[in-house]
Amino acid sequence: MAERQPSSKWGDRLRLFRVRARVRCFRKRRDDLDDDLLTQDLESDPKSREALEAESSVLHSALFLTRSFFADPLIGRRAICLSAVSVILLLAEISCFLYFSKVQGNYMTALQQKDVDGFYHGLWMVGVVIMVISPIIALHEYTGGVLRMWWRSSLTKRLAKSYLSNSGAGQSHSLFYRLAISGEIDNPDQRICQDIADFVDVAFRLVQDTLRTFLSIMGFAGVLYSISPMICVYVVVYALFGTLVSALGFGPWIAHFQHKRVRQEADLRYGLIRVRENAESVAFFRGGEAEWSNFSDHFTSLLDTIYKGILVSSGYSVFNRTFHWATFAVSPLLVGPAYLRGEVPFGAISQTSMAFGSIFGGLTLIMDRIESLSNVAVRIRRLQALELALQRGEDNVKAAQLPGFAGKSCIASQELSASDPAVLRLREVTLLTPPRNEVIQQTLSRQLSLELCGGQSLLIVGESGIGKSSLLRAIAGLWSDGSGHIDLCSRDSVFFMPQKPYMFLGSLRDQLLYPHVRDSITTDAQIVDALRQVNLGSLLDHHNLSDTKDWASLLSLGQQQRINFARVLLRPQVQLALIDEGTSACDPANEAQLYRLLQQRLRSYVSVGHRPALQQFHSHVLWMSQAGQPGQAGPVAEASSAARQVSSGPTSFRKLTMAEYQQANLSNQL
Ligand SMILES: Nc1ncnc2c1ncn2[C@@H]1O[C@H](COP(=O)(O)OP(=O)(O)OP(=O)(O)O)[C@@H](O)[C@H]1O
Repeated sequence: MAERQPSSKWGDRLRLFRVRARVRCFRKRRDDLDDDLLTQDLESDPKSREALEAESSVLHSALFLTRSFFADPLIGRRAICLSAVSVILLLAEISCFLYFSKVQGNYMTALQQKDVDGFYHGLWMVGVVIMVISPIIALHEYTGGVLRMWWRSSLTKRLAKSYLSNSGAGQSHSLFYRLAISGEIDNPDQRICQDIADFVDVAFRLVQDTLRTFLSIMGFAGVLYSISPMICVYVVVYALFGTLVSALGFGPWIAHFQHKRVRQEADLRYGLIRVRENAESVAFFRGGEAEWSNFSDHFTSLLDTIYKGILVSSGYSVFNRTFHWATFAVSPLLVGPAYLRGEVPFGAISQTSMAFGSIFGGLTLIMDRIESLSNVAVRIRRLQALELALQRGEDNVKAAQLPGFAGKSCIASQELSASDPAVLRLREVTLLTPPRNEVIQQTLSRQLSLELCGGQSLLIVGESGIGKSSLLRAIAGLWSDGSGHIDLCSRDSVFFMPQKPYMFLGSLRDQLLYPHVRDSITTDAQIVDALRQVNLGSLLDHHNLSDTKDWASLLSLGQQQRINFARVLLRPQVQLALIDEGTSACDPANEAQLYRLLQQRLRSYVSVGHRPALQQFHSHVLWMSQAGQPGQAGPVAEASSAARQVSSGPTSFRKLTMAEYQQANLSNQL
């Protein structure tokens, strides 16, 4: 990919103007949730999204992140009070420091005039100032630390809660899932854990230093002005010159390489995380070499960026150091002649040096902190991108709940009443794949309608990649792009069983109770019984129910799938199970046993699977195929005049009774 260089001033202005227009447009759109067309347009336009994330001003985002802290209903008020205390302590510290410079000046003058009393009095005053200032500094540090901790806690809790929440009525709108499938945000975990910590730390110190600098400049400028107004003007001009040259000349380059470096480091780590997560597959493929070459390419690019960053930093350091050292000559040069002419006392030289150092240090703060500033700007952009993505997700959830939006612009979901004979009803469901950057959305089903009553079970079959699992995801509420209605019995009574079950980090008991790991009603005897029913009783020969182990790597996939079935047995409220190749890793005897248990235990279930043996455990079959391909769609039409054709479009559907299905002799196509 071409490397983005800092652009020209006019280019920047034009871009800024366009971005501001887009941000205004985005805010307006966000406020108009019921304007579904606009919301959809924004959602499906990756360019507007990227532009928004990358270019709405860093300052604006930083202010937003700060404002949200002080507006936090839990600790916002306390934070404001503590901030006020912190500022008062800072004022006290600076006042002491100003007084100290005066004491030092008097003491030096007394020394030069051989005034013994003045000298000892000066020394005594130095001791007093130190005794007063020390507890003030300690208290100021303490309040600063507590404020930083509160800020981090508020930001982390807010983003993590929004990221992990299951908002939305009916449909499951877990934002962590939506972000994962859309590929919109890389490494949200790193952003929540590390970027927030770095941002809060650097931003807090910057705010603190800026405030300290501002107050010091005001105080010491007064001191310098009282010695000589001209000296004061010289110092300010000198420091401003250095700040402008470094901020405009070096700043954009340092920020550019810093940004690139953070992104490349995240990519590098992500590659290694993927190897760890897929260690077995990589090892089977003997893919170490391929992974190493991939890692090596990424690492070389990272080193290249670091090297270019070093060149820029070196140039910046030369300028910065030279400029700083020059001040040692400039300070005496300014006040020395006045002392020699007898216009100022000797102590004014040390007082000027101190004031000069403070004002210069303050004005060159940006110069000194340019790397931290670039670093924090990168973190702010990443946090802002996450914040925007989460906000968009929440807005979409709200929009999906507006009357008229659900059903037309996204799949609506409703809970069926307990008296309804159906446990699942699909009405004219058109299902799309989720929006993803640079990927065109596919239509997986068009106008699909079907009904599953209590006591019925449905097997979904069809060629690989046709959309069987996706349909199950839509029924489970994970995917909702498209239109139509999916009504099903209460969400708590639906159990989703993926091909690779999730193994919780906890004990064997927790695995079986997941997600209700705090459930204290289910007894150990019931858990053991469930394990025995799914032929996992032998696990107890080697493990205790309370053993906390890495179950995902200890148990085979078939055993994990049986654990998932045992979970259903322990949840009496479950009425409908959605099984996505949930027995694919089990042997035929175990598979038959698991389905027999389901038939005894549940009202209904829907399975996706390829094995012909599954047919005997289902009352109905839904065959998904590409329309217009006679080899697949033809036999169904011929075989089942009784079966209702429920779709038109790219994919066709037939809901057949098992007898019709077998009569059509389609089993050989499974
Ligand atoms: N997260 C995703 N984002 C976008 N498209 C996806 C996503 N997951 C799957 N798809 C696409 O949706 C289509 C249907 O996938 P799905 O997993 O539903 O097929 P399937 O019929 O279950 O296949 P198989 O029998 O091989 O498991 C595929 O073309 C796939 O590329």
